[in-house]
Amino acid sequence: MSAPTQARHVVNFITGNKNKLGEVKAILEPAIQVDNQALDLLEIQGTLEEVTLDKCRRAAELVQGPVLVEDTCLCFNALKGLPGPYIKWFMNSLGHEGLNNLLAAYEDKSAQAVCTFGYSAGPGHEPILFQGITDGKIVPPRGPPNFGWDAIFEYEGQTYAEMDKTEKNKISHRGKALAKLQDWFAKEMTA
Ligand SMILES: O=c1nc[nH]c2c1ncn2[C@H]1C[C@H](O)[C@@H](COP(=O)(O)OP(=O)(O)OP(=O)(O)O)O1
Ligand SMILES: [Mg+2]
Repeated sequence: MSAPTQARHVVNFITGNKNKLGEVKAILEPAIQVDNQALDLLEIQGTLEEVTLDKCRRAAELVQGPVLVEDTCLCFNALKGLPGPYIKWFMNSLGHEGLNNLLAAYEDKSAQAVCTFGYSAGPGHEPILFQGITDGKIVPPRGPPNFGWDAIFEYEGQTYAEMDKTEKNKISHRGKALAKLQDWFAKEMTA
């Protein structure tokens, strides 16, 4: 017998990042209710998928229940995908200007924003991954500096920071990944 439909409309999104939480709520609610626990999860080194799989397993163990986690990477093509999953530490240390300077020696300023969500039904349940990728390029900052590297990631002439939120969510790495998650949840509910 399947679980009550009600239970499938709620996810427990484990993140300490308020901006991520805001976007995920804006995209998923009201169809899927997004609860939040701001837990600091250890993040391993590895591929984008390995980082999210491990983060998701840890989160499920920690809360002893179903969880949603997400890891965001910013991959510079000239740097063979780096900083990738380590973007947080690069961003915190170097800032927008330093990130631009990393590409000074290269013609190619193209980058990929990659979002990988992991959903686990609980401890011992293998996480399911949903990934979204948006191609753009790294530019000197434009727009409000409110969310990470939004001001230096340009997509079709506008930086993420210059877009209004609904615009960003339509074309963003996070929006694309969540579209896959929504499809999966919709299928689960009719299965
Ligand atoms: O759409 C975005 N636009 C601009 N910047 C972004 C975006 N999404 C994540 N970011 C930043 C936050 C962090 O500096 C790094 C990802 O690191 P990441 O480990 O995934 O995020 P986090 O540690 O802040 O939150 P969490 O508790 O979910 O791990 O890129
Ligand atoms: Mg993190």
